[in-house]
Amino acid sequence: MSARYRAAVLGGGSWGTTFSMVLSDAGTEVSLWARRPELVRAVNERHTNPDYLPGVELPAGVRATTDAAEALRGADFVVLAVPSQTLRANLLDWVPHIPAGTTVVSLMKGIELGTAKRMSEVVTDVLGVGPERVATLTGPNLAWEIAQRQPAVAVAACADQPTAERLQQACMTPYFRTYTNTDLIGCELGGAVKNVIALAVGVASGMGFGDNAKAALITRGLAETVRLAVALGADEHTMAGVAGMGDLVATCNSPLSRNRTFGEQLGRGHTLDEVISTTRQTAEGVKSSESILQLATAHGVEMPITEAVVGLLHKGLSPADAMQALMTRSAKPERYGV
Ligand SMILES: NC(=O)C1=CN([C@@H]2O[C@H](COP(=O)(O)OP(=O)(O)OC[C@H]3O[C@@H](n4cnc5c(N)ncnc54)[C@H](O)[C@@H]3O)[C@@H](O)[C@H]2O)C=CC1
Ligand SMILES: O=C(CO)COP(=O)(O)O
Repeated sequence: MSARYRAAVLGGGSWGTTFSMVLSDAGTEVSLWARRPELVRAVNERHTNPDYLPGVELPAGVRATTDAAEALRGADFVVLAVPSQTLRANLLDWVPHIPAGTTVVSLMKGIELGTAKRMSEVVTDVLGVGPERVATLTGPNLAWEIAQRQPAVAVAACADQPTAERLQQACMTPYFRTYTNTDLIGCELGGAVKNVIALAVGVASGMGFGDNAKAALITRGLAETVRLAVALGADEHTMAGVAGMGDLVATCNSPLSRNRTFGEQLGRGHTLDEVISTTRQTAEGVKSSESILQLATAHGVEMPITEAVVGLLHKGLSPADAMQALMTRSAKPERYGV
């Protein structure tokens, strides 16, 4: 019997709520923080999150609160599930209540605008915790499928192997199989960059292109992800695993992906403002694409697909222009990695 841990999950959206269910099913005690009292009441009284997971029955062990101090009391793990661009401000509010010695786990797949920092770096900036206490949990984990307890794998990544193993134990269930990895940088980058590639795949699909175009974007997207990851100190093998190729394939193929769906709307000819106004949930790649391109430029890494996505989202390029820019690049040998 593994140790019984206590986790505070901060963020009651689709993944924070679903991961609370995984933790609870794994025997971990869960306190879920959400902003809205009516959502907290629905979780506590009806065991449901009607806004994000309609029709899903949550385990009775998932208890919710609007009080972050209450959620955080005695937590072995602080699990972060808010949008990447609000994390720094959220953490500043929560700092006084975060227990000493807790492990901070990011579920988030974005890069901060302006600083171009990974989520673990934002955590370190604000909380000053050491590398043995910052982790991520990532992989091909479309929330809706996991909320149905469909089989999935994930990776618990931390520079410190024993911490990764404790996180693995805290969220391992018969339907959710977690591996460990000490390459935190690679695992975080895999999760963030795949959202940008999924936007590109969505655009291609919205323009009416088929599986060849999709495969081209996935494979060349993986190649540019590896280049960036290696330049930032990651292990290139991470990108062949769950946090890299695994998440890329799931997200680029799934109609459940918010990033892919966002791109598809653009590819069909909707404007950025129109798509933003109809997207209620977090599509991290929209903002993170700029931070990722900033990282690539700073490290002299070529990321043509990311550049095309930034051009499309933020510089007025049309889908047709973006696709043409990719297809008319100079001829070169195929290379994977550096
Ligand atoms: N949904 C999924 O399938 C998966 C999502 N992720 C990642 O998890 C992270 C969270 O995503 P989701 O839960 O899916 O997003 P979501 O859009 O479903 O929920 C976001 C949550 O953050 C809250 N929120 C929004 N603005 C806030 C603010 N200023 N301060 C505090 N809370 C705020 C919302 O009320 C909501 O509860 C993202 O980084 C996403 O990439 C990772 C794996 C799977
Ligand atoms: O990260 C995810 C699946 O692993 C979810 O992707 P979206 O944010 O595009 O829905």
